Amino acid sequence: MKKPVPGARRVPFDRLIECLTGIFERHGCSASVAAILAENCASAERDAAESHGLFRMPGYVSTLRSGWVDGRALPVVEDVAPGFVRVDAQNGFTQPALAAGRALLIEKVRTNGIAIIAIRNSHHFAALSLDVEPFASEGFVALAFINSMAVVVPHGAKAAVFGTNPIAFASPRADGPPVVFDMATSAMAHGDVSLAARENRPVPPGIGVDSAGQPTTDAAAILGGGALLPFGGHKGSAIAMMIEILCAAIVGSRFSYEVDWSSHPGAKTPNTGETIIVIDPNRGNSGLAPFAARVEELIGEMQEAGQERLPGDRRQAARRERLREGIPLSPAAIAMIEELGGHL
Ligand SMILES: NC(=O)C1=CN([C@@H]2O[C@H](COP(=O)(O)OP(=O)(O)OC[C@H]3O[C@@H](n4cnc5c(N)ncnc54)[C@H](OP(=O)(O)O)[C@@H]3O)[C@@H](O)[C@H]2O)C=CC1
Ligand SMILES: O=C(O)C1=NCCCC1
Repeated sequence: MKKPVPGARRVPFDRLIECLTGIFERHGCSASVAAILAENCASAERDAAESHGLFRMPGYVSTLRSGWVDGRALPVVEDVAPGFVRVDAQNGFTQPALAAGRALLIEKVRTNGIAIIAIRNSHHFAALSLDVEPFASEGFVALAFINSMAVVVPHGAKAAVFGTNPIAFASPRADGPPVVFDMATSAMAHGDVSLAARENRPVPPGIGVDSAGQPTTDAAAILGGGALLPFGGHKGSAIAMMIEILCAAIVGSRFSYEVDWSSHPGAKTPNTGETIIVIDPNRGNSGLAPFAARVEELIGEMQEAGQERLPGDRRQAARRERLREGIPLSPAAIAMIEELGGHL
C-alpha cells in the first residue's frame, strides 16, 4: 500500500471546480469563460491527465496576465456551409468557442449525418479527450485535432515546424462509456517533457534532440533550444502535417511555426486552431448490427486477442476512483493553488 504523503489531501471534484473558477475570474476571465475552463482543467485532473490538469494553472494565469489571450472574448459563430461551422474565438480560449458553436454543429450532424466545426484564433491548453467525449456520449463519433507551437521537427528535417498536434477520437459502444483515445503526435507531449524537466528525470531515447540536433534524453536540453521528434518517424510526421492543414489552412488560423508571443512575456497558450469532425454513425450503418454493437464486437475481439488495456481505460478508472474519493492534491499542488489566489 502507498504511504500517505504528509500535507496531501483530497478535495471533491465540484469543490475543485469552484476553486479554479475563482482563480480564472481573479485573473481576468468572464464568469462564463472561468466556469468552462475550471471544469475543463478539473476534469483533466479527475481523469489523471497529469500533463494537462492542475499542472497547467500557472501557465493559464501567466498567459492571462501577459495580455496574450482575452479571457472575456465573445466567440463569433458562422454558418458557412451545410456541413461546416466556423467559429472565430476572437483571441479567446477554444472551449468557450466550441461551446458557442456546438448547437449549430449538432443540428448539422443530425441533418447531414456529418459536419465539421473549425475554430480559429483560439487558445487550447488542455486535454483534447474532453472535447470529443461528450459527442460520443450523445451517440456520435468525433475526431478532433489541434495544432500548437513549433516544437516538433518534421521527419528528417533540422528545425521545428510542427506543434505537438494532438488527435483525439471518441466513439459510442454498446456496453460501456465511449471508447476514447487522445494522443500527441510528438513522441511525447511537451507537457510531459516539462514535468520530467521539473522533476529532473531523463526522458526515454527517441523523444527529442538538443540544440545541436543530437539525440538526447535530457528533458531540459529538449526544452531549452532542442526539439521533439514526431511519434513513429515519417508516419507521425505526416499526421502532424495533416493536423497543421486541418487546423490552420482550412480555417484561417496560424500554423504552429507562426505563433509569436515574444511581445507577451509569460504567454504559454498557442493561438492556433481546432477542428472537430462529428459523424452520426447510424446514417452509415452497414446492416450487420447496430453501430454500437459492432464497436463492442471489435473491442471484444481485441480483448480476446490479449489486449488488456484499451485506450481511455486508465482515465476512466481514475475518474471513477477520484469522483468517489476526491481529487488527490499534493502539498506542491495545494501551495500552487494558494499562490494563484485559490481557496480550497
Ligand atoms: N492542448 C494541446 O495543444 C495539447 C494537448 N496534449 C494532450 O496531452 C495529453 C497526453 O498525450 P500523450 O502523452 O500523447 O498521451 P499518452 O501517450 O499517454 O496516451 C495516448 C493514448 O493511448 C492510450 N494508452 C496509453 N498507454 C496505453 C497502453 N499501454 N495500452 C493501450 N492504450 C494506451 C491512452 O489512454 P489513457 O488516456 O487511458 O492512458 C491515450 O488514449 C493528451 O490529453 C493530449 O490531448 C498534447 C499535445 C498538445
Ligand atoms: O503538452 C503539449 O504538448 C502542449 N500542451 C498545451 C499546449 C501546447 C502544447
